[in-house]
Amino acid sequence: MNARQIWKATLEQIQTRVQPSVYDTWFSGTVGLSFDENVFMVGVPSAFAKAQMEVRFIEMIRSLLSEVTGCQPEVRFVVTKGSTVNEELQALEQEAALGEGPAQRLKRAYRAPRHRPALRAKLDSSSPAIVMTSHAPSSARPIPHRAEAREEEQEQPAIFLGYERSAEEKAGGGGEQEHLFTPIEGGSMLNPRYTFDTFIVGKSNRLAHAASKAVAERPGYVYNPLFLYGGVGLGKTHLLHAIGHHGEAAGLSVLYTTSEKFTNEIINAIRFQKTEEFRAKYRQIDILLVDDIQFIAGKESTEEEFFHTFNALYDSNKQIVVTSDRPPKAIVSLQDRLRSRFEWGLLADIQPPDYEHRQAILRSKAESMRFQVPPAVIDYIARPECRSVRELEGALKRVIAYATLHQEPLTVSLAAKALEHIYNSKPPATLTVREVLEGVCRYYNVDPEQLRGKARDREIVWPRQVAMYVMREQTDASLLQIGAELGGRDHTTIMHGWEKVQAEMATNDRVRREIAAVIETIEQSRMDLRRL
Ligand SMILES: Nc1ncnc2c1ncn2[C@@H]1O[C@H](COP(=O)(O)OP(=O)(O)OP(=O)(O)O)[C@@H](O)[C@H]1O
Repeated sequence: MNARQIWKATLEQIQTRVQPSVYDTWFSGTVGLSFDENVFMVGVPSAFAKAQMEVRFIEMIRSLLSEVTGCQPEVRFVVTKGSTVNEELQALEQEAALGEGPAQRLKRAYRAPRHRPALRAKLDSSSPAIVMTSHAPSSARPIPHRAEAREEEQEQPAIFLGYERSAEEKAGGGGEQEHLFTPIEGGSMLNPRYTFDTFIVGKSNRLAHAASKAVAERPGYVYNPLFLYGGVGLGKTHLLHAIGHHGEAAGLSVLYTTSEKFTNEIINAIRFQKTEEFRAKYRQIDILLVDDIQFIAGKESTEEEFFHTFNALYDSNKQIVVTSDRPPKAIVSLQDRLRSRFEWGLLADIQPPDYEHRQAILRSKAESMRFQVPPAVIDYIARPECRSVRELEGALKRVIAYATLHQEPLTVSLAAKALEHIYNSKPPATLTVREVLEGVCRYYNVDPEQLRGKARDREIVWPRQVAMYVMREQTDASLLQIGAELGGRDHTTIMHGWEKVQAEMATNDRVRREIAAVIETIEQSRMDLRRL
């Protein structure tokens, strides 16, 4: 078999492992290019697709290629067509805006107009792609997640993983990749990421969380039905799925659906005279989870059927959990008998998170995406009030994508640039030379006067050069002004210091991390001062 045939055979296997839309989005434009000296080359249409291959799909591809070829080839991806940074950023933004995961897909697939297949395909992409680069821009550049960057990869735009983590952190990191191996047919519609473990509890959702946990532990016995309500993107579906996971782990029969899907099923059941099958399906469930129940209001036959399903399950002590964007009382055209049933159990609302809660959510999301986001950046993203955790996540993804695609370190000023039109605020003023001087001195524990003075010992010279570098990169000051702040040095000395640090950064990951940490210290103290 030649490379094309091998890849074709591999694609056939891949098709059975991933959802059709995942396949269409990421695999349909790929081609087997060559298979030499145990290296299998795959052509992909964009740098973004390459990144997805390298991070999301690599394990699956390796394993299937081994099955097809009978050996264990090294797999490499090359871009056969180019895509622009903007296209990639747009794709990431779209992902961030649309949310992710099976639940979101299910919900949106039922809402989306049928003539938007491309958009639907996009819904199947998940977290931002991750690749690496070793091009050094003039400022501290992101550290690649994997050290083994190859020459040919350096040509591609990169999505960066944050500052490199320690060996222990890496060892502890799980991955999302295993989810790709979950068979789709007959598989769970639950998003593997929506668990109680990944749900961050705060004042605004404590009751809903506690009630969901109680229901998950004793389904059918406490709070039946459980009615979760709250604004868009506040975690109702997340809790619904967490209950579902718990039930599945206990071996119970769990069914997650949306009210649109329920409605469509009923319409089809009536149309094709399959109402008995429909009833049988819904009545053998131990835990019924229905998202966005408000949409059944006013749909007579759906309400009727749901009423009977509800009664049948309730009478046999089966658990029912529903979510809605408002309490039953506010669902105007809902039949009274359904409204009163929803009110039998527990009504638990979820409110938008407060500032500390937003910070905690962002930290957890960054962690789950395996990015190290400096605290000052988390604080910045969390600062404005937000009505939806989905938006908050979107903002975080946008900042990460922006840093990655522009190959810049994650700093507050970068976050401000990335979120400028979303947060509707001007980026904060650039740092001042005074702030840099003070921050550098704090970081290295030296006195500003020593930096301004003539001392030539390494413990002073290096911080002084770092100050020159950061002042030149992160402030608007001229070489003359920088020189004046640093004890009246002339511009060639400043240039020399700047070059020295830049050269170190180009070859030394540790130095890059150090400079990023210095900048972070300065930005963090600015944020702290602003909060006082
Ligand atoms: N407390 C939380 N901790 C962690 N993640 C959260 C939390 N609340 C919401 N999220 C995340 O926010 C995103 C949106 O949540 P979810 O889809 O559950 O919202 P929703 O209330 O069902 O919104 P909608 O009304 O649009 O369906 C998800 O990625 C979810 O994981």
